[in-house]
Amino acid sequence: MMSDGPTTTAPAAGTSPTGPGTPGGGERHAGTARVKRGMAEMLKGGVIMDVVTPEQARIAEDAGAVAVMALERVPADIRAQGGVARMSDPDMIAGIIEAVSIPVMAKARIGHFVEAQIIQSLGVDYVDESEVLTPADPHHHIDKWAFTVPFVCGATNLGEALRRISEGAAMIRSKGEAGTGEVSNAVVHMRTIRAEIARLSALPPEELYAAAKELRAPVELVTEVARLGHLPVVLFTAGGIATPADAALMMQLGADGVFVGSGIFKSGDPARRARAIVEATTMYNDPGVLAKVSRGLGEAMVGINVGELPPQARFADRGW
Ligand SMILES: O=C(CO)[C@H](O)[C@H](O)COP(=O)(O)O
Repeated sequence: MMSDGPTTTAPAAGTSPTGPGTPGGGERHAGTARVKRGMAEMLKGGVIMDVVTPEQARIAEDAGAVAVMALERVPADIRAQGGVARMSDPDMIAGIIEAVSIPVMAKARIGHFVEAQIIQSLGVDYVDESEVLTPADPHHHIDKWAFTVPFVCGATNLGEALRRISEGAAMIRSKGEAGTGEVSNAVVHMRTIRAEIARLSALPPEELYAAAKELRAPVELVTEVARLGHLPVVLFTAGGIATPADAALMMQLGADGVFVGSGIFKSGDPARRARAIVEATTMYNDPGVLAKVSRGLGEAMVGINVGELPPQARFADRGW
């Protein structure tokens, strides 16, 4: 599914007014919050796969991915090769859009609103303002209300998720530690976000003001989450998911869906592993199916233990 492309030109960051109707921001331009969030709802229960070429995008679609994410290099290669990681070549993104019929997402650097404008102009379905790329702005994330295209952003805790939603994100993914093939940080971030939501829901209304201050998030949004018992947008998981069992673990912990990057295309048999992860994400509560799809998958990505990463190598600490 390719969007019709942008119907408005993104204004310069910070120039758009705040409109009514949405906590922490407003419904502006052609892409309303309801439409943007609804697009993400349609991906629930599915797997979104990182791809760097049209061939990989076709493998992902054939395996049952609900969307693909175009990026320059998968996170494991970004770690291994180092250097500055930027948005993909527009030719590559256009080639991926041509190659598949499922939604196409593409990554922009944190705070790099011009990369996001370019990606929007290509007609992608979603922009990921991603910590996996080298951040462009150490102080400001993109004003996502200024765009027609919806955005997904990463978060390690509830406050971070709410700050991204207040900036206009229409989908949140727990960050995990991308490119490691190690699921522990994804687990910690998902458990943290869900525990913090449960705590909010148990608070009396008069304590939500102090909670908002602690979370550094707008009180209207905090009150909405306390009332709903979940985020007002879908909560996917990402970073370090490398096996069907990892994907099912994250679904059982409450994820609405799964992003997988390095775990598929750095494995011995990407097509087979991709199919197995899709099946495990759908049948996450059925150990018999999980055992079946986990058999004979060939080599998993080698991976890195998150505990051995030096602080400067942690992608999850990028963003605030
Ligand atoms: O950044 C992402 C989501 O936007 C990647 O899809 C995800 O984090 C990939 O991580 P990994 O390579 O560990 O699967």
